[in-house]
Amino acid sequence: MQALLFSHDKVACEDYEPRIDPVPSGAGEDETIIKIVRLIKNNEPLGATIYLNERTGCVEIARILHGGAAYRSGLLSAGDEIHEINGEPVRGLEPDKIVAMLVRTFSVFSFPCFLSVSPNPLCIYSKINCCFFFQLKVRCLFSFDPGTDEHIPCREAGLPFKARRLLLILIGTLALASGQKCIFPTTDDMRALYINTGLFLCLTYYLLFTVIAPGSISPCRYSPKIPKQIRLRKTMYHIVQSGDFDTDEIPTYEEVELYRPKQPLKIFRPIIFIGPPGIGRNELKRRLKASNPQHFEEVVPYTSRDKRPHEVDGKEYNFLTREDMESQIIAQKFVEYGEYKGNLYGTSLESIKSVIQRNKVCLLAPHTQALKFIRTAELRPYIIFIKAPGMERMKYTRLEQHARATHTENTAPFSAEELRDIAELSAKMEERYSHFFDAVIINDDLHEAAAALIKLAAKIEREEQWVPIGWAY
Ligand SMILES: Nc1ncnc2c1ncn2[C@@H]1O[C@H](COP(=O)(O)OP(=O)(O)OP(=O)(O)O)[C@@H](O)[C@H]1O
Repeated sequence: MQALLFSHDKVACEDYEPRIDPVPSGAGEDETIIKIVRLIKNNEPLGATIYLNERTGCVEIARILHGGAAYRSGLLSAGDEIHEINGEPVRGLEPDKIVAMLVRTFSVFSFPCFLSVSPNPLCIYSKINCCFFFQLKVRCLFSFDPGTDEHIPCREAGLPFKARRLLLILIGTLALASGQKCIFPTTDDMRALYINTGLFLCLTYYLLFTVIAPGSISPCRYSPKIPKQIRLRKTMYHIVQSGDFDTDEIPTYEEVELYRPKQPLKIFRPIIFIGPPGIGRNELKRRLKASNPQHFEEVVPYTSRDKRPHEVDGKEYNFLTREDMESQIIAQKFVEYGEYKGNLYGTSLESIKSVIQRNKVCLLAPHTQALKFIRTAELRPYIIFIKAPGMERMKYTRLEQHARATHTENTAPFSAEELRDIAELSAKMEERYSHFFDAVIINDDLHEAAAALIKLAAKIEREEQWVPIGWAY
């Protein structure tokens, strides 16, 4: 209404031309051309960063962000000197103070500034709305080092982070970042910085971050490359490639919310064991189940092979005809499946759901590719990565126990070479998939790893956790 009346008055007075303020007192007498520009914007940032030129003592435009308001106006360019803000001279002021002048008012305020471009001085008026309007809690799905990003407009203002770091992002409409340091009002854990979108987009918003919780996972570097398949033992069956992750999927950020398990808990998050074959996922799963057999339940897989005399349908396997299994596979009822010696094997989504519906903690050790189907708001899995210890410990613990592969025809204990393969694959899986992991257990000493797992399983049922948005029901 105020704007309407304002416009009405302007029209009534036939006041159509922009009112140009007097030339600021700081303008040198030798300036020959003065361009005066009025830049009126809505709730978007100016799209430019500033810095203090220590040699000249002038505050200058450091960068113009592609696509931002300043860029679209075509009136500003890097190197422009800012002389005044709201009629107040800014020469010699620290960039922090300049921003403080701007952020003191958290409602709409005008931000006229005088910029001079050598040799042609330029006067810019802009109206900037400076109030926060959007808040986002996200988990970073990749690690980011601004120093190595060619696309970031201001590396010094980039926020470095590791995969799985949680961030609170306050998206404001104005913040000007200096070339050297953050000039948003900051606290120790709050910074105005750029983030990498992972999509090579230039952000037109400036983001105010505060780290809300450290990631529980050890640091790792995100690489979009899929690790090369290294030599593996023959496993029970090979996962069909259609279930593979899309290799062109680039993990970026995942919005999260806090999940507080309401006691008494009735719906339990399934526990998913991920790790290289042979690392001990099934051994740990068995030990967890043995700790409370009434509470934990393993998923019974399906097979198209003939039932053996000692087997009970629904105990070792659910037996189906090959035709039935094939039609269910086509109907996408299996989270993973494969063929071994002419028979189909697989884990159905329904059998996971049925364990959850019976108020049990479902235990599952699928192939990593199955995560694509399992990691949903409906199942809300808690994913534990079973990680290999260092090579020396691998050899010591496994060779001493004569540990051997369980899902293979080879009954010989692991060779040193096989153990090395497991350790190498463990490292590559962690690098590639760590953004999916809720926790990591290093399977060094088996008793200690099992004890840590039992403790963790109890914690999952009691303690609050950050989960993807929509999971905290
Ligand atoms: N920490 C450990 N120390 C010694 N032996 C271990 C340890 N963890 C597991 N093992 C042994 O390693 C062998 C392989 O373990 P397990 O079958 O659980 O691996 P897995 O990850 O389930 O792989 P697969 O799918 O091939 O069975 C088993 O003999 C197991 O007892």
